[in-house]
Order: sequence, then structure tokens, then C-alpha cells
Amino acid sequence: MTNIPTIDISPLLFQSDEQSKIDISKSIRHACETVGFFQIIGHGIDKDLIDNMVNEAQRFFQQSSEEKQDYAVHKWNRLNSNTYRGYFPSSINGKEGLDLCSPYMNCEHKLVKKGDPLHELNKWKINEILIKYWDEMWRIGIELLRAIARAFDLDVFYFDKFLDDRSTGGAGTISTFRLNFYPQIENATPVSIGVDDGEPLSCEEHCDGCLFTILYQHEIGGLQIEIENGKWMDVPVIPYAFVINTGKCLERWTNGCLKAVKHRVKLLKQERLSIPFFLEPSYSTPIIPLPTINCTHKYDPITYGQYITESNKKFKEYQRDENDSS
Ligand SMILES: O=C(O)CCC(=O)C(=O)O
Ligand SMILES: [Fe+2]
Repeated sequence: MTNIPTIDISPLLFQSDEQSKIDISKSIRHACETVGFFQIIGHGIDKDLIDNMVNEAQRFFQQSSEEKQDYAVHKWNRLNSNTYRGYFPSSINGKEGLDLCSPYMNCEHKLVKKGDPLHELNKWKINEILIKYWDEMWRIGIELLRAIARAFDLDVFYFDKFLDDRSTGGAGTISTFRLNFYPQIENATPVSIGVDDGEPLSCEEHCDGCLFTILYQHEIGGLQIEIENGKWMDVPVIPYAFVINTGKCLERWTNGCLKAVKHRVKLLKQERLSIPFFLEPSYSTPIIPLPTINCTHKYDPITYGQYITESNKKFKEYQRDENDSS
């Protein structure tokens, strides 16, 4: 029977012998090759910081609709020019959300200055809590990728240079930090229905486009993953654990060895908060199967910027054409 492994990653983060790091790295690779999901404990993130982050998210969503409109992308607020980062209301797919960029983006970079969507800056004030939380997501994300590098016999720092290119004149990572809120709506219409089992959903079936997603589901479950042929499994809530899943870009970078698995959120009778951090490399990162993968390449080379622009078109929350009625 499939289960979602829980991996204690403390040996990766804290002083430990090389063999323990290799063992954990192999478990992570195995989880990504099979289930595509795992939960991490032993990550060393302060529980108070997680609680404070939840409070920040609630503070954002508890504002009035008019106040939230200030942060909305152009489609919902014609006074704002941002089309990618910002607030999207629940009318789009049942959940409302706020997409934030790195607080460390190189603001002098030409793509930022030109207003490239993937390089849009934050309007919501990034306070100390958000910065600390971002730093923790980044620390965990880098260690997960170092584990993958180890498990693929690469230099352990192989991915580091692709994640942050500021030292070579780039803008930095284009990772997205998202706050998701699923309001409780009386007789809500599901955003879609499970293709195989008719389950009413508040987040449609999809795969993430990034390298890894590091998700905090606050107290209330509802996230499900596809385990085989249209069978879905609940991702249990483990207090203060993070749910990790492989994104499509890492699947591509590993020539399909690691699997990006479909997931969705059930329509619940109670409100729900989730906080995903989509770990992404910098814009011009070439996504070409890793040098230690010797079999025939299944994918053409592409830069991350091109890849994610194409991939985002599939997501309802990013369908922001003027003519789109949702
Ligand atoms: O809310 C969740 O648990 C998952 C959300 C999700 O899959 C996403 O935002 O990509
Ligand atoms: Fe997702």
C-alpha cells in the first residue's frame, strides 16, 4: 500500500556523519521517484515562527475585500500594473491567495525595471516575520536540493548556483511564496469535480511547476494526492511538519526520474489556510537533464523563465486575459 513517508531531515541540517546524510538523501530521492510527496520533520523551524506566519496570513485575509483589492493583480484592479505577483480573489477558483516574490530580488535588474511579470515586486509589506519565514523556506529548499545532488552523485552544491544568480548580475530566484485561504461558503460551488471519483474540489487537480513545493497545511487537512489510476489519498496533517512535493521542473531536470504528482484540495465545510513556498531557480537557469543521467534525454533544453511562463498558463489563477470571464 502506498504511504506518504515522513522523513526526519535533521541529519542534513545539523552536524552529522556523511553516511547519515547520504542515507537521508537516498530516502528523499526514493520518495520523489515513487510517491512524489513526503513530509519533513526535524527541520528546525521554530514553532513560534510558524504560528506567527499563520497569524500574518490571517491578518492579510481578514482585511475587507476593498483593502485586499489594493494588492490585487491588474485583472481585478485596473489601477495596478502587476499581472503575476499579488492578490487573487476567491472568485477565480474558490480559494483566494497572495503571491509574493523574494524580499531579496535585485531591484536594479533590467527585468525588474522593465516590469517583467516573473520579476514583479511585492506590494504587501514584507515584515520581519515574513523575511524570517522566507529565510527558513530557503534554507530547507537548498538542503533538499543538496540531498538530490548527493543522491544523483553530483557535487553537493550543484544546484546552489542556479538558485541565486545575483552574484553574476542576475535578479535572484523567482521563487514564489504563496498564502492560500479557502473561505467557508454556504452551498459553495466546487471549482471542479474529481475526474475519476466525482469528489467536489476547492483546488483543481494539478501538478506544481517548480522544483519543490514546501507546504504548511494549518490544522485542517483536505489535500489529496493521486496514488495510482485515479485513486486519491489524504495527506494527513502532522503538526508543524511540512509537506514536500516534486514539481514539474525538477521532474524535467532529472529526465523524469523524480515524479511530479497530481494533487488537489477537497471542498470542505470549514475554512482552511495553507502556505506553500514554491522553490524555483533564477530566470535564466538552463533546465537540461543532470550530467550524471546517461540515458536518452526526454526533454529539450529550456530556460526556467521560458518553462514557467508556459507552465503557468494551465493554472486558473494565472489565466488573466482581459477576455477571461472568471
Ligand atoms: O492548499 C493546499 O494544500 C495545496 C495548494 C496547492 O496545491 C497550490 O497552491 O499549488
Ligand atoms: Fe499545488
